[in-house]
Amino acid sequence: MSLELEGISVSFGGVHALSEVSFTVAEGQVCGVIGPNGAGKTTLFDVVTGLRRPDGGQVRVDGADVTGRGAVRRARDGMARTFQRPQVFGRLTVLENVLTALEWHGGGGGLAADLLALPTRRSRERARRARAEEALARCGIADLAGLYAAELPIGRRRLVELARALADDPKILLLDEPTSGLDPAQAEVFAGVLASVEATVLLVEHDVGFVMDTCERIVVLDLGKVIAEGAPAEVRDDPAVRAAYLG
Ligand SMILES: Nc1ncnc2c1ncn2[C@@H]1O[C@H](COP(=O)(O)OP(=O)(O)OP(=O)(O)O)[C@@H](O)[C@H]1O
Repeated sequence: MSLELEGISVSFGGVHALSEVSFTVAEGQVCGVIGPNGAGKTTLFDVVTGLRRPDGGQVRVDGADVTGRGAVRRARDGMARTFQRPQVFGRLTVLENVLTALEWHGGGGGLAADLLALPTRRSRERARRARAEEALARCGIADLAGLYAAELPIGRRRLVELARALADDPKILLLDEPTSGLDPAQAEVFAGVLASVEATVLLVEHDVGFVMDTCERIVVLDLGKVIAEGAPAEVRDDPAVRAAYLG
């Protein structure tokens, strides 16, 4: 699915967090958003995922206006995200964390449904478990399946969150600071996931080198405005980008 932003504006009091931000991520593309602190990256993410309604502008998915749809609806329509601070359920195991992403595919109906449809339910449960295990394997953390998420250091928690986002086969994947807290080996696993994922990906990242290496396209925000966009090499050589980063 393609993701299109047109004229997105958000203000907090007198602060223009985003001013007329427009860009498109083509289906299957991996697009990185970079920018100095306060550039508007998190606000942009919140608008795309439906956590914040913009003051103006439109978010479109495959041409359909989704600006008025909430975060849950967008998630059910195929949008998955990770957070700057990994949001995992500490008291669930790693496998259970990933299973939560698939919960809505089955279940419901209580005991009566259990008794009437036991075989179906069991096979659905097996299929969900297989999908969750596959997502863990893709993220290089299959061996952690039985551990409680609260026991894990931040890099691993981030990978659990990534596995949860991948498990439901998202059409659009939004990743907020995905490499923060990852060690080099974990960052490599993550880069491999990015290279193989079929979803359209938008990621916000502080590590500019990582974005240059892994994204096909980069959007640079500064003070709420798009100051450059294009292929990594074009963006790297852009004088406005250098000025924004060097201050
Ligand atoms: N809830 C809020 N209330 C008031 N101002 C806010 C709020 N959220 C963000 N801002 C302001 O909007 C601007 C953009 O913030 P945002 O967090 O989107 O930037 P960012 O690029 O994600 O920054 P960082 O890289 O530091 O996470 C900043 O000036 C910030 O202070």
